[in-house]
Amino acid sequence: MEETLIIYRPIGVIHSEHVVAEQTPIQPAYARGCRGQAEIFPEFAEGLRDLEGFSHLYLIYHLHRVEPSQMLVKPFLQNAIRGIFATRAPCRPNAIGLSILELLHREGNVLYLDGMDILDGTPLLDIKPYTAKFDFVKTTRNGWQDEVDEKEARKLGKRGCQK
Ligand SMILES: C[S@@+](CC[C@H](N)C(=O)[O-])C[C@H]1O[C@@H](n2cnc3c(N)ncnc32)[C@H](O)[C@@H]1O
Repeated sequence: MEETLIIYRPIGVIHSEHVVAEQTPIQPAYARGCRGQAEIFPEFAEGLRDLEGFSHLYLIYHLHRVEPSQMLVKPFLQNAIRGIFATRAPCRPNAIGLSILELLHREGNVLYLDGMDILDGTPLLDIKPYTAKFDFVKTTRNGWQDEVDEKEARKLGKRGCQK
């Protein structure tokens, strides 16, 4: 198959207090109280209309400071080797990050968000509203994560976000 190169143009930039990858929380679930902003470039600002009705947003972004990709990784929360696609590790073939953040409020083209697990200066590719109507799944299998002690995960996963 012919290789296709896909180019995306950022719609904005993420501002957060995180500047060191190793001190950044590993997921929004462990970053409650860690706030930041998504600044949307003026040419896309009109597209923010009606967003305030949603409590949570998916941010889709380019992990611009990521290490080269690996197919097998040791997840942060477990001492075992797993396939990259069975983890949320950043060193993926396409460096796409996905976080569900709480929308606190909007001021013009700036979204104020809680639950930041994203480095400052990260290019933002897209925003989609999280809606329980489409996205909430009541019963799930959680793979190897069911082997991880949740109390320990919360303690470790917060890293620099000690709010
Ligand atoms: C485990 S990843 C999860 C990111 C996202 N919630 C996901 O599931 O795709 C979170 C880690 O990615 C790293 N990270 C965050 N922003 C990054 C960026 N712009 N470039 C490279 N690494 C980044 C930080 O070390 C952070 O702790």
